Amino acid sequence: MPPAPLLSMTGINKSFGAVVIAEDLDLQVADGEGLGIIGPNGAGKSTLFNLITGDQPVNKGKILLGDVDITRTRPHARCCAGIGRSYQIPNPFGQMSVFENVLTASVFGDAQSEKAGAAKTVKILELTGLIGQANTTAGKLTLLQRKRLEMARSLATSPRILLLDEIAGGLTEGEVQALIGTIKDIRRTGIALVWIEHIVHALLATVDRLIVLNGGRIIAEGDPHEVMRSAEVQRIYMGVEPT
Ligand SMILES: Nc1ncnc2c1ncn2[C@@H]1O[C@H](COP(=O)(O)OP(=O)(O)OP(=O)(O)O)[C@@H](O)[C@H]1O
Repeated sequence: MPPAPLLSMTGINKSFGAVVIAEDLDLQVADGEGLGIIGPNGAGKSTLFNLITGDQPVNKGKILLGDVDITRTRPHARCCAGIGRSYQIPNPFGQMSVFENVLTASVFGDAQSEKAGAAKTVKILELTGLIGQANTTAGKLTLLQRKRLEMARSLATSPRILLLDEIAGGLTEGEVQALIGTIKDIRRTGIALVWIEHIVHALLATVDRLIVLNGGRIIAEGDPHEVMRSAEVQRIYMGVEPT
């Protein structure tokens, strides 16, 4: 029997009035797996993350982390249970240093003492390529560095699964490549990854499986390169008409 998934969403329904985000949606993520999610603008990708983190409630369905039912638990409890998340728009404590931002996440999101949290912060800043900016005020970082800090703050809460929401958006191609390298390093630590991204080649370089969301349903799923070759995905996602 295959091992139980790390994250399991079953029979999920969510809508905002007439806008359907999820319709009897099932989604599972294995321990250590890298999953990419694409879909047209407004398909409900960020809302899906909100359902996982508890920022938004599901209308119907069940969410398990391991064998624990987290469907109705509050966001901070889900964070402590092992769900880490980056937001599309980084929002660090702008007046605090990079080190203080990550330390705060470690102390309050992972119940670390300040001493243990500081040691952990150094490791995370090394992993995320920010050790050289440890004493820089967060508000003065470049966009790439802010994205790195967004990941570092999530990692400081010791997630079992990391949700990245369009972390590569707005970066130059060179910066995207640098970020891919860091995300591969993060994956090597064994954390499961779910990455929503419009920059498809970044996903193709990083994830094991790709799903395409549209109209509240998963319309394609599987090997990332095969999914991108599918005629339906090309039509819906890239507007390519069949010849
Ligand atoms: N709190 C809310 N109340 C009402 N409607 C909402 C709410 N949050 C999101 N929506 C609507 O749900 C739809 C999906 O939004 P969402 O941000 O999840 O899409 P997305 O796939 O992440 O889009 P993008 O790729 O542009 O980031 C949109 O039509 C949005 O306006």
